[in-house]
Formats: sequence, structure tokens, C-alpha cells
Amino acid sequence: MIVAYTAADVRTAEEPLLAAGVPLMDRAAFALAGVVVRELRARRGRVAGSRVVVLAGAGNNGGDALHAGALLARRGVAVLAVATAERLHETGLAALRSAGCSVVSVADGGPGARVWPGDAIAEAFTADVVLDGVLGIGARAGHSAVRGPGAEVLALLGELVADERAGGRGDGPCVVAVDVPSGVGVDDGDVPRPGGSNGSGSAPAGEPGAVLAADVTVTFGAPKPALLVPPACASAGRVEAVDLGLDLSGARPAVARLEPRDAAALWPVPPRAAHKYTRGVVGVVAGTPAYPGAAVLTVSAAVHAGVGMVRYLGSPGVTAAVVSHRPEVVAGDGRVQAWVLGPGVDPTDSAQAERVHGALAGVLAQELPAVVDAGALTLLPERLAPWVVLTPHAGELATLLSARGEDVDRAQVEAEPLRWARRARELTRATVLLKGATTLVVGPDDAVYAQADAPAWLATAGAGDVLAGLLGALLAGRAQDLAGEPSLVAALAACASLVHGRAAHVANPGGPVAALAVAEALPRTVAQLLAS
Ligand SMILES: NC(=O)C1=CN([C@@H]2O[C@H](COP(=O)(O)OP(=O)(O)OC[C@H]3O[C@@H](n4cnc5c(N)ncnc54)[C@H](OP(=O)(O)O)[C@@H]3O)[C@@H](O)[C@H]2O)[C@@H](O)CC1
Ligand SMILES: Nc1ncnc2c1ncn2[C@@H]1O[C@H](COP(=O)(O)OP(=O)(O)O)[C@@H](O)[C@H]1O
Ligand SMILES: [K+]
Repeated sequence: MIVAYTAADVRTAEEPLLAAGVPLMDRAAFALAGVVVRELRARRGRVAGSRVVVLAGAGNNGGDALHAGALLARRGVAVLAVATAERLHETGLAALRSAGCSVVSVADGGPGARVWPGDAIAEAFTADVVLDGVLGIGARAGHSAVRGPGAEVLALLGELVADERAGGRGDGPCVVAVDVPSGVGVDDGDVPRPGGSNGSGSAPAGEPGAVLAADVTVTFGAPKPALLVPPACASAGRVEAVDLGLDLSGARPAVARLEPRDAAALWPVPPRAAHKYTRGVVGVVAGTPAYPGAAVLTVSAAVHAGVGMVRYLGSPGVTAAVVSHRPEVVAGDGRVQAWVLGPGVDPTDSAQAERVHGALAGVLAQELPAVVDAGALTLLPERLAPWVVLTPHAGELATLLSARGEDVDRAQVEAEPLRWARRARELTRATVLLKGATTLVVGPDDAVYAQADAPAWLATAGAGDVLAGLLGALLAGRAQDLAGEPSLVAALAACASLVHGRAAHVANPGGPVAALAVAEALPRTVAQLLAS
């Protein structure tokens, strides 16, 4: 599991080490320089003779970058530091100068010759590596946007680098972010607008913010939430965490990301003496005559995920389609350990709406775990419970929140997904799984998971139905454990997202996938996870 800690928790953990004179910055800079050396070797085939531009802000983040620059210079790299502030980290600047590097400044009164931002950008864009050490965890929450001349350099260089990457020429610089890409909301993953503020001013997904997107982020002590949470995580590139020996055992992880071995440990493997009822029964209310396919996809996923039994409830016509596709399915009501409610359910279909309401009453009264998706998201009572997992995409979350008095649209949810997923959890008391390229889960006690396991090929109609069926099977399979451990529900939701994403890879590595193929890849995916 990868766990991220807030800036405040990392600072608190640094304090005793700094007080004891542990040279944390030296460790950070040494590791940072090591990553740059590896990137230079891999991308340019050499270290000595390469060019590195260090963008350095006023604080310790700049200090890390300057010390790393000095170490690189001693290995024959031509290093130019560009100061984005009037004053730079003192020992970092001294180390850089004594290693023979040049320093220029885009800030008035800064060290070295004053240069225009355009000149600094030209130097950076033609370098082999750019180190982004403008701002780290010193960014103020809610106001993380870089201020001053550094903002212009980062924004324009960011645009050039993005264009170059999109063109696929491969001759632009490798961008290495120091600790975090400068300017992101460290704890919430926001990306501010160019020249703007955070919050409602955040850049909508897809638009560039004033952040220089990194190829690699070298993060110190522990990953920070922004490296896992969208939209900022899209600017982090590969994340390399450097162990500084911080003791974070007293701190609560702010965000977690399950890895395959975690998912394997969470997966319900039937014991020798299992029978279908001990393995769990999942009830599915999905599909309407207008959307029969959603029912087929949901039950297919549940069957392939390996549940003890699937019971299906729907109109006679849809039931016939379901059973003809999946003869394992049992049609009609009966006892279940978990429910999946809503895929392909048109809320105006009174028969299905009634089944959803009936199931929900049992869910709340008997503490039965449930997945609530798509059409059923508009059929909910005000308050739910943590064992209910809502699985909206951004548009559905905006609708759900708007129905509860929040003034928010899809673009705003995409700009601040963690904030709005948390708000939905607060308002409904349910566990919230917000689907996207990175899927967020916010569970009881505000536990947050961020999973990014899927290829973009998974963004296809019906993929959400597969996730709902898969998660329902998982909840049914672990229903007994859930009763005594409500926080498990969020971990299981994250686990389902991981398995779903990996199944898309397994279904057709490197190419397009159909939703049904993802469901059919589940048995192999789970087997691979359990074997690894
Ligand atoms: N402690 C250690 O030994 C270790 C620390 N580590 C490293 O230190 C980093 C944290 O360093 P930090 O605390 O100095 O904060 P940092 O991110 O450099 O920014 C503060 C400076 O930026 C300025 N500034 C603030 N907001 C701004 C804005 N919006 N736009 C522009 N400027 C802004 C602010 O100026 P002010 O606003 O106060 O005038 C201040 O000068 C951390 O990320 C990690 O890299 C690791 O090496 C481990 C060892
Ligand atoms: N860019 C992307 N990369 C990876 N996965 C994605 C991306 N966009 C969406 N997904 C995933 O694809 C699925 C789409 O689900 P959903 O929007 O509910 O589709 P549908 O309602 O048609 O089934 C979700 O699991 C989501 O996390
Ligand atoms: K930085």
C-alpha cells in the first residue's frame, strides 16, 4: 500500500530529526541528484556534459534543488540555477556557487544577473533536465498557486513542455519535480488556474493549470496527497519516495493507494469446506427494458468475480435476457448478503424503482452492504450508512449533491473531486466511490483511497456496470467481516476498483476493451493477483 501524509504531519515528523541535527536536506538532495543521474543515463546516455536547469524558490524546496544541482555539477553536469525569488536558501546557493555553477534571477534583486522570464524559459526548455524546486510543502492550503515571477516561468514552460509531449518528438526536457510539482494543493490535490487561485477558481480537468507537469516527482519523507489525488496527480508523473527516516507511526495516512498484494489479501478465497451460501449471495436490481444490457453486464461481473450466487430482480423480459446470457443466475427474490442497485435502472420505471426502495429498506434495517449506482442514485433517502457504497461518476455526483442543496456542476467536481466526494459522504453518511481515471473512495472516518489502475480504454459504456457487479460480489463475499469492521467497506471498494482496472489490462493488453470483456477477464485477473 502506498500511503500519503499531509504536509503538517510530515513537518511534525521532521522536527525531532532536525532538532537532533540529522541532515535531512543533504539526504533529500543526494537522493534527488541520484534520480536525475538515472534519468540522464536513461534518456541521454550520459551524465557528464548534460545540461540541467534548477528552478529555485525561496524556501527549503529550493534548497533541496540547489544542493542537488551542486552534486550534479561535481559529476560534470552543466548546471544553471534560475532564482524565482529575491533570496534563495543560503547553504544551497553557497554549495551551488562553490561547485562552479551559474545563477541568474527572474526576480528583482535576486542573486546573479537579472534575466527575462523568456530567456530563463528558453534555457530550461533546451536543457536535458529541469528541476522544479520553486515551491514544496510550504504552499498555503487553498492558496497554493505560485506567486511572483516563478508563476510565469512555470506556466509558459509548462505549456511548451505539454505541447512537445503531445507532439511526441521526445526532445524536450525531462521535468523532475522536487517533493511536489510546485503550486499544487499539497493536501487536496487541487491544481490552480494559471495566475489564479485555488478553490472555485481551480482549472477544469483537461485545461492546463499554472503547474509544470513532471515526468518524475521525487518526494521526501513520505508521498503527499497531491501525488495520488486528481487533478494534481496527473502532473506528478512517476513518483519516487525517498525515505528520510521519519517516524510517521503516530500520524493517520491522509490518502492510501492499494497495490496488487493488498487486493489479494482482501479478496475472499473460499475455504475448503465452503458452500455457495457461506461464500455469499448478491442480489442485483439492474436493467430496465430500455437498458437490458446493464443487467447482463452487472450480473456477468458478479458471476465472474466468484460469488456464491447471484439473484436477479427485474422485468420478465430483462430477466430472460439475463438468464440466457448467464445461466448461473437465479431469478427472483431471496436472502442475500449484499445488494447491487441501479445499473441501467430508469428511475421512472416504477417496478424497478419499487424494488430498489424495497432492497434499500432492508439494507438500512439489517446493515446489509450495498452498491448504489446510476439510476438508483436518484432514489435515495437523505441519510444512508457507511455500508452503502455510492458509485457515481463526476456528473452523477454533481446531480446527487445538487439535489442536497449544493451548487456544483460536473466540471467543478472534476476540478476538486476529493472535496466533493467528501461532501457527499458528509451529507449522505454513505461510503462514496467517485469514478474517473483516478477513482477516489471516501469511507467511514474520512479514510481516502485513490486508485489509478485502469487504462483509459476502460472509459467505455457499461464499464461502470461491471464495477458495480464486481464490488457487489466482493461485499457479499466479505459480508461477515464487514459487520464487525465498518472501515473495511472503503478498502473493499478500492480493491474492486483495482481489480476492475487490472481486468481491463488483462482483457486486451494495450488496446481497446468492451465492458463485457472486462467482466470475462475477472477470473484470470483474480487468479493472477492471488498467485503473485
Ligand atoms: N526542513 C527540512 O530540512 C527539509 C525540508 N524539505 C524540503 O523543504 C520543503 C519545504 O520547505 P519550506 O518549508 O521552506 O517551504 P517551501 O515549499 O520551500 O516554500 C516556502 C517558501 O516559498 C515561499 N512561498 C510560499 N508560498 C508561495 C507561493 N504561493 N508562491 C511563491 N512563493 C511562495 C515562501 O515565501 P514567503 O511567502 O514566506 O515570503 C517561502 O520562502 C519540502 O517541500 C521539501 O522539499 C526536505 O528537504 C526534507 C528536509
Ligand atoms: N480516463 C480513464 N482512465 C481509466 N479509467 C477510466 C477513465 N475514465 C473512466 N474510467 C473508468 O471507467 C468506468 C466508467 O464507468 P461509468 O462512467 O459509470 O460508465 P457506464 O455508466 O457507461 O458504465 C469507471 O470505472 C471509471 O473509473
Ligand atoms: K517543487
